[in-house]
Amino acid sequence: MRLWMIGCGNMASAMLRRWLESGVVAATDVDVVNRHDRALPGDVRQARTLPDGPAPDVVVLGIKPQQLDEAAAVHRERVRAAPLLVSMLAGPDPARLSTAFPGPVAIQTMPNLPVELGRGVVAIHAPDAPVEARATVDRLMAPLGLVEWFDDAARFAAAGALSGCGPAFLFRFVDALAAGGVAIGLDPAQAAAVALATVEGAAAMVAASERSPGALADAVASPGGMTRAGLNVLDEAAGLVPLLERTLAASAKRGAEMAKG
Ligand SMILES: NC(=O)C1=CN([C@@H]2O[C@H](COP(=O)(O)OP(=O)(O)OC[C@H]3O[C@@H](n4cnc5c(N)ncnc54)[C@H](OP(=O)(O)O)[C@@H]3O)[C@@H](O)[C@H]2O)C=CC1
Ligand SMILES: O=C(O)[C@@H]1CCC=N1
Repeated sequence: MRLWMIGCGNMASAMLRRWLESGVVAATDVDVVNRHDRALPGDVRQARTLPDGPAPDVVVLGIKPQQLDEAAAVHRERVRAAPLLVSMLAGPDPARLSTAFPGPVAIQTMPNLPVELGRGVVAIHAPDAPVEARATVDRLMAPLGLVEWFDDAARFAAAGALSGCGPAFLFRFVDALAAGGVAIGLDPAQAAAVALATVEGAAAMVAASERSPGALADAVASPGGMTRAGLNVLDEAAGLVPLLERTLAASAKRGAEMAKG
């Protein structure tokens, strides 16, 4: 599959790395436009302008949302002949993408960073996309992890707040678990190592298990034991669930503001 990538920073290069590793895209079939050269997976070609020659199968948009109009002013005419525009920008919906880049079928996506390992989530919103466009997008996204289409814009936005931002929340949780370990007497380096290994093992276990996270928590917590004493704190009325409800609500609110432009 031939790609042009307009903007290839943290998120787009995570996707590119997995696309190259999985073989769904060959390095020689990719042209990246960034404002400055940066280290890219597979040493793919990069330049300040899109290449001459025929349009690719897919144009991937990996710039920041606030850079959309500026990038469109420069690249709109070259992109017009491409069949598909796949955006990872938080905010602009397919209609706004098509206004910026008329021509291709516009697909709004929200990936997350673990796509780099093929263990990410890609939420997709393109309710009017024809079947052939959806099939191409499915083929491109399949190696990245869980791929979920949301025809409903509100559900797509909610999923994006959860999966797009979620890795950062989990990274914070790892740090917070380590900080808790330090507070009860561990040295910081050991606390960081123990916290990360605990989260990694527990995440792998819940992914592999047929039991729910709640059932697994009960399996850890002996009646009247240490874990139950800790869970009682997390399960307080002002504990973990309301904290994450507020966290996701804040991300979703900011996403809605960004969608308005
Ligand atoms: N980071 C994440 O986890 C996620 C990010 N996203 C979305 O991905 C997008 C990119 O985010 P992220 O990768 O973190 O940001 P980065 O800043 O790392 O990447 C943006 C890239 O776009 C390039 N760029 C900026 N303006 C232009 C332009 N006019 N023409 C060509 N290239 C340009 C930048 O190049 P230079 O540095 O040279 O200016 C940079 O390489 C955002 O829209 C964000 O909403 C979505 C889900 C998750
Ligand atoms: O923080 C952001 O706006 C982007 C979208 C989701 C993750 N990073």
